[in-house]
Amino acid sequence: MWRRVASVSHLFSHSKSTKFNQQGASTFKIWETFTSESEIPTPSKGSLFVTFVLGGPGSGKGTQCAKIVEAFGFTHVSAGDLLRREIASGSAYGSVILSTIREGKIVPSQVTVELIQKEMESSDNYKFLIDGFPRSEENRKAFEKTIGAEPDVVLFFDCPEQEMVKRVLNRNQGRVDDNIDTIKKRLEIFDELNWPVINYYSQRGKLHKINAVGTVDEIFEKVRPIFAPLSK
Ligand SMILES: Nc1ncnc2c1ncn2[C@@H]1O[C@H](COP(=O)(O)OP(=O)(O)O)[C@@H](O)[C@H]1O
Ligand SMILES: Nc1ccn([C@@H]2O[C@H](COP(=O)(O)OP(=O)(O)O)[C@@H](O)[C@H]2O)c(=O)n1
Ligand SMILES: [Mg+2]
Repeated sequence: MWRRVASVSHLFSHSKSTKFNQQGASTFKIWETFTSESEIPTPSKGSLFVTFVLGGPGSGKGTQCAKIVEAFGFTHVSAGDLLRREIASGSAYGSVILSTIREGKIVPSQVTVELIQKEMESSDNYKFLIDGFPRSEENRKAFEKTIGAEPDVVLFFDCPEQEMVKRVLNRNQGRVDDNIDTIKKRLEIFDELNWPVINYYSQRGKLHKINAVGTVDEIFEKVRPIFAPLSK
């Protein structure tokens, strides 16, 4: 059973990240050969399991996260939702976050990582889906530094731009960034800042690239085997 502790960094230092720090080379080797379901190591119950969920705007990250939560009992931590909640709460950072989101830019990592950290600390779960994060190398390094951990799995929902634009314009959630001007900017930022992160995890053998075109259920059937060892 996962124990709630005072700080996430403390929590990470007693979990899987310790394994990474002490046995980095051999642990990475496991993930480099991570090509089929049978080669996925079964995480021990109670040890922290972090999944980063990447993909452009409208690629279906949030939709697939809901399915993963239902099937595998993860806690869903959406960076965008946390930032929107911060705006709604009237926090001191609210107006800066709002203008950053409206411009399709990336909020400074310190703000986002702090919100993610608080969310993780307030959960008793040990399996986390961090959705829409890291969106830049700055995000990635800030998480590593503050939380002191690496993700166990990185999902990347690969979707053509035209399809992403269509989905975002039909999303209908009243978001300030779901308009054609902001989407264009978000796609530019995605190309510039997110690809280095995707390449980083690809080189480390952690990336699971999933073709995000198809029905929600078809896509989930490609996601399911990745987490199958967790349900054992
Ligand atoms: N496979 C799919 N096919 C068509 N529409 C989808 C699919 N997956 C999600 N959507 C819809 O596209 C929009 C964006 O999905 P969402 O999960 O919010 O993406 P993201 O979190 O990556 O921006 C939503 O309106 C959602 O209902
Ligand atoms: N790591 C993150 C995630 C989101 N954001 C901001 O929040 C916006 C919405 O993020 P989101 O993840 O909810 O967007 P979708 O990809 O789900 O459409 C982004 O365009 C950024 O402006 C950020 O600055 N840093
Ligand atoms: Mg989303």
